[in-house]
Amino acid sequence: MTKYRFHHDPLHRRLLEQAGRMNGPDCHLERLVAADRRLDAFSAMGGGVFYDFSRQRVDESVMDLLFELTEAADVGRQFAAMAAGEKVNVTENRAALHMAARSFSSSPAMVDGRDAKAELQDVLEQIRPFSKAVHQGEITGSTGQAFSHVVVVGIGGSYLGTEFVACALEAFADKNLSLDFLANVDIHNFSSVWSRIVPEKTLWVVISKSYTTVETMANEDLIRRHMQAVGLNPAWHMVTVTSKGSPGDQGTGQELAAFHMFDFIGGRYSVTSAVGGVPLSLYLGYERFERFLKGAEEMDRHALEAPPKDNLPLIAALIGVWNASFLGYPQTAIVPYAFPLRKLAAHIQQLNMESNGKSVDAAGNKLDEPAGTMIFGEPGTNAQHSFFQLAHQGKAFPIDFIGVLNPQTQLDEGRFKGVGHQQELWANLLAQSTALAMGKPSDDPARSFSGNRPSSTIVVEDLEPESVGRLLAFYEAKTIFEAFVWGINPFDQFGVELGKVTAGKLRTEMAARNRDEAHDFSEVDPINRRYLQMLFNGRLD
Ligand SMILES: O=P(O)(O)OC[C@H]1O[C@](O)(CO)[C@@H](O)[C@@H]1O
Repeated sequence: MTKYRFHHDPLHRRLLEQAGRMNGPDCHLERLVAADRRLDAFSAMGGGVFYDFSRQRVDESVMDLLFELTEAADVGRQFAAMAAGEKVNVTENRAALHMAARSFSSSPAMVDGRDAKAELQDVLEQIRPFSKAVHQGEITGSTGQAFSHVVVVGIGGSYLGTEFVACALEAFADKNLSLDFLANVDIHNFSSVWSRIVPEKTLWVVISKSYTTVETMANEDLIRRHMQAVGLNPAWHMVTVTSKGSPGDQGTGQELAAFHMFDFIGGRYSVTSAVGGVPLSLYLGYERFERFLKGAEEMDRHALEAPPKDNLPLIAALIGVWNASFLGYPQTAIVPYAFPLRKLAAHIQQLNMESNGKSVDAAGNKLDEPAGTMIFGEPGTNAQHSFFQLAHQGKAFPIDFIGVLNPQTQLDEGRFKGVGHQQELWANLLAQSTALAMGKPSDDPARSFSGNRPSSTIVVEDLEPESVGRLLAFYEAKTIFEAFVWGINPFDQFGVELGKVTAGKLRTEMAARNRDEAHDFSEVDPINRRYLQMLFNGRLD
């Protein structure tokens, strides 16, 4: 069997031909959505989610070819192999077992002779009593005061997923405990956090799989300095979440607690491991974190078991590849019509772009064109007042609308113009996806709407912890299915290394100047030399 290569598969040419047809006047979305039973035929329900792709620029011929592509790329087998613990991260010779972190079934997940699931369960059993002891004031800071502030110290996957979930479930949070994020090495991030916390009552959760990420290590060092400066022993205000054997694993032996993460879960897939487990159990209570895990598990089971034509994340992935590689849309926006989901796009940005922003396939063959999609987004209705002008009359881009039927709050919504706030929100969500698809001609070109702008609508019944877990797992599976169709490895991220190495060289020059004022940056290229001079002079001239 010849090795699958996305751009060389016969289906690729046939799909390009379909894209040409789809760009013709007979296939304007206004016509596609008018077809009989359009929504029934172009929607799916599963894993506690409703997925409507009736306003995507596809018809049955396109979908049939995309499902054939699923077979050609052997997507189902690869996804099952990943779930079984095979080393699908071929460039790093690692498994990708983020789903094992929320699997409550008894079946093991063996990796190199170890049961990964048992190791993950052990960490959960460590988190549960720890978070309870902090809530009950049995574990306190070094002055005996209960903790009232938790600060996550981490960057990328070591905080983005947690920030998304914490924001989504803020309504359920323990009001006696605030949660902040110290990710950026920019001193303004630290100063902002430091201004809001009470050091004696603060627990710093240092999260770094490698324990070598400079931003996180610099912040950890700064925390220790400032805690010591106010007479506190930082070790009694710090827990670590890191991989076994990392520089942080030994710890100082004094940390309040040390929790493990593992090399078989990548950072951007780690929010259901201790990376999210420690801060979210402190902020929301362990039981709600577990409910979040159960929602994710429900979508995992759907992604693993549903046949392709009923499989929500697989369908979404096929449409993602169709839009990016055949209809030529380089971006996709994620627009949740739900204020609690306002941090979702930032997490999916890393999840999807760090996974699929690749130019070679898993076998090392250069792709004819890079894989991946640029992700951005803001919640609706806000997005209507920022980038929807371009969405309607500028360069078209697909949108994932996300709707929630029942809000978290029972507050009186009033009846402005005869409707409550949630109804007003939905009127806008449906209006936007409709207007983008249908358009509206006008004799005045400035007031003409071309329409034919694709979108999907993803609906959950509520924003309980389970639903947030479902959405998370939906986007993780979608990302991975997309990668398997493109034939790439979604689990490595070598693209982040060059910047780090280059920063290291400049850091060395700066440190030399800090030691010796006569150091003149003569070894630095002229452009960067000018910037170093501006920085050390504090002046533009
Ligand atoms: O958890 P660590 O090792 O500090 O890495 C932080 C982040 O940096 C990256 O390695 C690169 O962005 C991410 O994959 C990861 O989530």
